[in-house]
Amino acid sequence: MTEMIRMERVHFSYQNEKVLDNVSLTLHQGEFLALVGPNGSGKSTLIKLALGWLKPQAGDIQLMGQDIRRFRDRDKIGYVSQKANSFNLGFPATVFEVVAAGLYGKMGLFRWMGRKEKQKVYEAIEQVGLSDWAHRNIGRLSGGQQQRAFIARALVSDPDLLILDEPTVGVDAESVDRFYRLLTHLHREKGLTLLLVTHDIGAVTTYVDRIACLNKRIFFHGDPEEFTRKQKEILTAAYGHEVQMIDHQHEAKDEMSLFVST
Ligand SMILES: Nc1ncnc2c1ncn2[C@@H]1O[C@H](COP(=O)(O)OP(=O)(O)OP(=O)(O)O)[C@@H](O)[C@H]1O
Repeated sequence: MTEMIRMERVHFSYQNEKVLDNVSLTLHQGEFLALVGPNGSGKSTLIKLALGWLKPQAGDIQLMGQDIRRFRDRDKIGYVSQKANSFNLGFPATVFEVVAAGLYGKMGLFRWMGRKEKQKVYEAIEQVGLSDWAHRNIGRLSGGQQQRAFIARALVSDPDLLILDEPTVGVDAESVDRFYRLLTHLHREKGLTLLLVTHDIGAVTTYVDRIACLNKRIFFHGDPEEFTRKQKEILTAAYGHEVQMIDHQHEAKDEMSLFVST
């Protein structure tokens, strides 16, 4: 089975703060992996290393069988950040324009969009169920709809691997359910490999086929059944205290302020 991401004995520090300590993790083609761990445990850092935005001080990273330093197929990897924070929602752009921006890397910013490209954009918008909103300003959509628009933007270049960093933060419970259904569809029907960073441990075990628990080092990497059986020990070890599962309605509400302010 092809390895989409392979990290071996990776060490990473910001200045003097050690964030990842001897982390080895493999994501195979076709897997749906959830990466969980407490705040500040290094999840986003691990993602940034996998995307090549940060370089490890030690260890090896391979993407799709190639050393990350020589990896050139960037558009095979789609990325959805914690929220649309990389995008100014006040900016007057339609869903179509936001999604089309996902193609610019491939075709160059100033090249005119041909019929084929436009069709790709509409297909990506349809995949996430936003066809009726394609020409609506992104700022006028709900949080859940915006989130789906950003997923469409990541999908438009036909990636083989989609990485999502806490995309459900601040999204209402109904949109979270819809989001998981969309990911399950992309995973099962389209064969997309998925890496999802989330705090939503309760819900995620239902949907994913692998879970990794990180806090500087990997405390668990295995299937959800084993994780559920050993959950108490794993989470107590990784979080340093017992963890109470909260349903996502609570979580979404509690984290609403985070969504707005960061
Ligand atoms: N650019 C940076 N410079 C210095 N320290 C950083 C930087 N980014 C993150 N850190 C620190 O590294 C540690 C890991 O951060 P990271 O964002 O990877 O964790 P996380 O697991 O994604 O957290 P959260 O769940 O809260 O988003 C934290 O202590 C954080 O403060």
